[in-house]
Amino acid sequence: MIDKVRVHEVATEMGIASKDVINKATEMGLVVKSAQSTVSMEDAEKIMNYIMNGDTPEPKKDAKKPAKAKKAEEKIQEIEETKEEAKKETKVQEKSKDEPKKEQNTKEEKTKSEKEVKKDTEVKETKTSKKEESSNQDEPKIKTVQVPKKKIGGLKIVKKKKTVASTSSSNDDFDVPQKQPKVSSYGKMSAEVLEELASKKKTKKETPVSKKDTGTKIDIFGGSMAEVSMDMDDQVTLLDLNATERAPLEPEQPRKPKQPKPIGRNSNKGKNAGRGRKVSRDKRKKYTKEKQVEEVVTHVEIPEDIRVYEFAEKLKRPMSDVIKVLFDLGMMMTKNDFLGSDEIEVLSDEFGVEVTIIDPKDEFNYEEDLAHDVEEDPNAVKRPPVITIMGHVDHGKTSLLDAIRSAKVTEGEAGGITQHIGAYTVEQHGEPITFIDTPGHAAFGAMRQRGTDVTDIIIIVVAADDGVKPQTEEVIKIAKDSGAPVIVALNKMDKETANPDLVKGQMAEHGMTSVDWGGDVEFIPLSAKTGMGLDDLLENILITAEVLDLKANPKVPAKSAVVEASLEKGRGPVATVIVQNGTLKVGDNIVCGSSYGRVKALIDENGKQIKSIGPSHTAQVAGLDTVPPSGEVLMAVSSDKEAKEYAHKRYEYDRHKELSKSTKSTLEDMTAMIAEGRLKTLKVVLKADVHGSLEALKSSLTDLRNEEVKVEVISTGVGGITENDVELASASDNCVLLGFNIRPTGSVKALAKQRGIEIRNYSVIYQLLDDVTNMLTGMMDLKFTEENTGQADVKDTFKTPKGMIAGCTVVDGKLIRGGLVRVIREGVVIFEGELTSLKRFKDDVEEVGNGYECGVGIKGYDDVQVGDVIETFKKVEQKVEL
Ligand SMILES: Nc1nc2c(ncn2[C@@H]2O[C@H](COP(=O)(O)OP(=O)(O)OP(=O)(O)O)[C@@H](O)[C@H]2O)c(=O)[nH]1
Repeated sequence: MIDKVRVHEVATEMGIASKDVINKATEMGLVVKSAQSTVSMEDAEKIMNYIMNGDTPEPKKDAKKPAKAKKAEEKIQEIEETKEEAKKETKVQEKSKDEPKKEQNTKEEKTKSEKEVKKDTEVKETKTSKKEESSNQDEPKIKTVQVPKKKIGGLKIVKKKKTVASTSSSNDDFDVPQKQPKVSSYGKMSAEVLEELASKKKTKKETPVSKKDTGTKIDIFGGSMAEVSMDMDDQVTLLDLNATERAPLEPEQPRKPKQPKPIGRNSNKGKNAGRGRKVSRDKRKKYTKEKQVEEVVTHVEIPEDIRVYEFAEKLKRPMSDVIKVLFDLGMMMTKNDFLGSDEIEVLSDEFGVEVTIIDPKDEFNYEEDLAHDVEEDPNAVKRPPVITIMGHVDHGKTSLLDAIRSAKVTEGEAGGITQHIGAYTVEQHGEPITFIDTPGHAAFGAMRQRGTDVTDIIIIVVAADDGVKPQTEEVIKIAKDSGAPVIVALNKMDKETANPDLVKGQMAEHGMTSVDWGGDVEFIPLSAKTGMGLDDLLENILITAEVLDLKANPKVPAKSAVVEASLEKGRGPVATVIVQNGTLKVGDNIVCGSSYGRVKALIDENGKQIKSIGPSHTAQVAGLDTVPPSGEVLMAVSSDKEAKEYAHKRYEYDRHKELSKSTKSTLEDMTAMIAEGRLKTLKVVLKADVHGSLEALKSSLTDLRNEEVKVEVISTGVGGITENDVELASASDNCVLLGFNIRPTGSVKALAKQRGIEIRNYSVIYQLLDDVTNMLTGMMDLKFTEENTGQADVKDTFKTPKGMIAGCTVVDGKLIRGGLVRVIREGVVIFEGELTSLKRFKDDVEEVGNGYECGVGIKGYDDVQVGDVIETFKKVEQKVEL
């Protein structure tokens, strides 16, 4: 049990300097020497009472000091708990029905009182009366109106009748240790905050009637605390950490003389310009400070992610007020911490501010601003379907895409040089079909992530000779989640080992049952190798599209999705897009995330320049200022200005988000970072063909560390390297992308090159580990050992225009040129540096052996003295090993 407290704890509790507490204690006749001195709880209370209220304590003859103190603390605990509960209940407005009536009434009154005071204060503030100003200007002690600000610590007299019997049981309940850290944590909050609080207290201290001055502060428990105390049968002096004084509010009203001042001053430029009164420099200072406090904010719009200091700025309140409120409610937060929804709710209640959480993305949501509702559009006409092909590695996605393309695209396109642009359109019986030509689900994932799902139909390729594999399962899940209709391409049917029924059975187990098995999924047997079944597939696509009744209006400004994008020599940023609605034309002003520009050229999959592309058609767009990410929405806007504005806002948002992210992680990982702070980290994004190797590699990589370097695997995954992996790697410093038994596709390679990310592919585990070990070794600091060559005694010194020369005799080993030198005086190294000259008589020499005399010049050191010892040495680089 703690029955003594240190002076500095009392000071911290009150938010004033320990010195002041010592002074006051001394005035009271207590012997307190330093901030570390201890006083009994009772004395602490007396001191605080004296400081807060100016009450000189009456000497008490009660011998049961500790018991009393204990009891007092116990009551604090009780009452604080009641207050906590009441606060919560008032804020959340959830009233527990089974609580005693008295308590409920108490709470209600608290809430009422709080609200009334808040209202009262707000009204007062807004109606700053000029009369008040003149009538109160001479009052020395002025408090600014700090709307529903919480009070600082005080004392509360709680009536109790019974003498405290030293009841051990109640003492057991008393949780002093819990309190102590609270106080000390508070002390650690921040110098800024404490200063602010201390200054407030100081002002109070100077005023004999300070208690009343604080009436501007709101006691959120109102008079209810008195009721709580009345329930008790005893009387103790409580250290009230949260409540303000019980002083009535009335006397405070005239105590707002300074309030009009800032307003008068504020309006200096216009009306009411301070009435020509001279304002001293100091007062002006006060004005500026108070003006800030007085601005009452009743409604704020804040983003979901907001830090404590940002919130305070929005409320135009000192950060310390916000931190204090949080602290009083048991939430230890620093200015950079992010507020959660609970904290925001609490703060909005405390400060009487209506908070609206806004989505900053609304600022640049061009997609929504310029959206055309195709469903409702009478001018919407049929558009071609957009297809994505997915499947397990080596099941034939690329082959199928190539087969369809070579079979269909080049027809009638004589002379056209086909090129990969990430998407292409083929025709089946004159009906266009667009394929997203990026095998795998990388682009699909990126688009879905950004909500730009252009895919109308998904084709899942399953090799008929291999069946459902892990990636097939993944793809099934993706397809199901997307809700897009699925057609299963049973590939490699030309193979003798093909077993379509086996595949159908496996697929049915995953909820994809073939139509001929009574399900609703079309299974098309085909061979990308021979071209067998391709027409069937295309026919089925058209039928499915027909059912989907896909529409778009080609007459509106274009909305399109980026399939892939890159920086191309001579053309700058180039994005392959699929138009979802409208028509994209050369010359259109466009915005695409944080990129913008004007369509300079549209190039189709045959490398031909075209003037425009309509719905579901695809082309490469040149003209953006930066390379947009896959999946971004590219839209035509009415002006260059509009495009620029959207892009700029988005850029700012992204930047802010990135900063927030880093701050967040910094805070979250603080402890780890402190522990690992000195470690240099090689970050790794690891992709492997199968889970087994992935796990083995991950654990081996994590084991590669010593006291200086380590590997941090920031992402792992089974399957090919995707653009996301590249983006992830490029977002972190010191990051490599490692692939095991996989290979990156063209677009990923291009992106990696563009982002400057190295992709290393391996097929042997120990080669991968060796390489990483070498990389880590390269990150380690070079280590050197010293090799002393010899020593010489300084016999004489000579001043020369080039500096001091020491005339020496070598007494051990040899002095060498080109090495480093050390001057030793009486066994102590007094200088270490470079040797500039080494001469025998007038000749420069490389070395001077034992017993010989020589002249030694030391770079930047002229203080060499007779009797010193000069030593030359070499630093030899050591091989560092992990
Ligand atoms: N016999 C036969 N072989 C095929 C067929 N389709 C693809 N292949 C072969 O299967 C192998 C893999 O084909 P890809 O098209 O590269 O498979 P993928 O799914 O794109 O593979 P990743 O790009 O690695 O994911 C290649 O050797 C193809 O020649 C087919 O219909 N019949």
